[in-house]
Amino acid sequence: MASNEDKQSTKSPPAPSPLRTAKFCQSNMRILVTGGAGFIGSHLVDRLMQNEKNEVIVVDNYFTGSKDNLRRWIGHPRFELIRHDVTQPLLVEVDQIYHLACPASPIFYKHNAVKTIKTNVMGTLNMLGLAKRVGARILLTSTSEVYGDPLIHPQPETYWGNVNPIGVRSCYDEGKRVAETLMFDYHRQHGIEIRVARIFNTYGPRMNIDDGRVVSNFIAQALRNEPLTVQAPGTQTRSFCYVADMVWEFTMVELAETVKELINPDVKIVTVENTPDDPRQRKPDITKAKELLGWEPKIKLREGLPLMEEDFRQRLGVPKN
Ligand SMILES: NC(=O)c1ccc[n+]([C@@H]2O[C@H](COP(=O)([O-])OP(=O)(O)OC[C@H]3O[C@@H](n4cnc5c(N)ncnc54)[C@H](O)[C@@H]3O)[C@@H](O)[C@H]2O)c1
Ligand SMILES: O=C(O)[C@H]1O[C@H](OP(=O)(O)OP(=O)(O)OC[C@H]2O[C@@H](n3ccc(=O)[nH]c3=O)[C@H](O)[C@@H]2O)[C@H](O)[C@@H](O)[C@@H]1O
Repeated sequence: MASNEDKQSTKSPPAPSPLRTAKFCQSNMRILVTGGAGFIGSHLVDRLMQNEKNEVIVVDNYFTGSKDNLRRWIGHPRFELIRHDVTQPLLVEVDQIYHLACPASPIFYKHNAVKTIKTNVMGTLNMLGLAKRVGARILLTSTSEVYGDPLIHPQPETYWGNVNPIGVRSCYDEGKRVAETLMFDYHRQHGIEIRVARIFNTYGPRMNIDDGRVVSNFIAQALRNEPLTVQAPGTQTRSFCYVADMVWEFTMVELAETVKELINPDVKIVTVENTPDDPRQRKPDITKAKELLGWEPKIKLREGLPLMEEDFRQRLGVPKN
């Protein structure tokens, strides 16, 4: 977690929107969530909507998200949903911005690489411009991919990464690196209050069933009785984070074996070809998050996978025997 406390700003932040204190303003906090129809965004909206003082505006272009993820809130008086692409400017009056809009699964972000860069760069510029105009605090969901194929393990916030600038993943990882730079430059130059969260492989209910990421692939394959496709060599590691949490580091082979054991003992595990630039190991150093935010993981992989299994069973129509 990198925060603006790391670097002292030379400018004071812009004045908050007068709407925040206006008499006709019913709620205390108006919050914009970009990408709020996606997997993490919709869980965040659920959390924000629990506070009756919050009014939530979601903007999403539905590239990888869906209205279905927000169905419980559509029509709610404190909730608003706008079809909008963040590469275009947006004029709304808000107090806080959670900027998540960006395809996250490699198959989706590689699908239209130039659009992914535009979303990261122009989208983040637009949201920072908005934050500056209305004096809102802004959080960017960055990624462990900013470390590339890391040479330092586990990765602390101070590590600068080992990233291929011209590879097929660069639209995403370099895009997020520029987005982080923009955040810190707007902070230093304009005094914007910023937060940057470098999220590591998160899984849970509401992921797209055919999302292409490893946990959703393995669970959907186990439920469809298809072989679990471990991309070679299978010893590459990730630290999986339940949608509100973090767990231990696993190799892909270990993950496949856990899914097989928990979900479908009859399913086969096969090794398939990998994609270029796949990071060989990845694990966050969470010391700072523990010290500063008191944050630490609670849900273990063996507890989180069954919660996701239940959601996938319902959506795939595969009852439990
Ligand atoms: N899930 C993870 O493991 C993970 C890890 C690191 C970082 N992140 C980051 O968290 C955020 C959310 O990821 P997710 O897993 O929920 O992915 P997701 O694909 O489910 O959600 C992304 C949302 O952004 C929307 N979107 C994409 N491009 C847009 C655009 N140009 N304009 C408006 N909306 C747009 C999509 O339609 C979708 O609803 C992303 O910024 C991602 O980079 C996720
Ligand atoms: O979560 C993160 O921090 C970032 O990285 C992930 O990218 P990646 O780690 O490559 O995620 P997956 O596509 O789920 O792959 C994880 C590992 O599983 C392997 N894999 C994937 C799919 C599959 O069917 N089988 C398989 O073995 C891949 O080779 C890779 O080593 C996410 O997709 C990004 O959204 C995110 O920003």
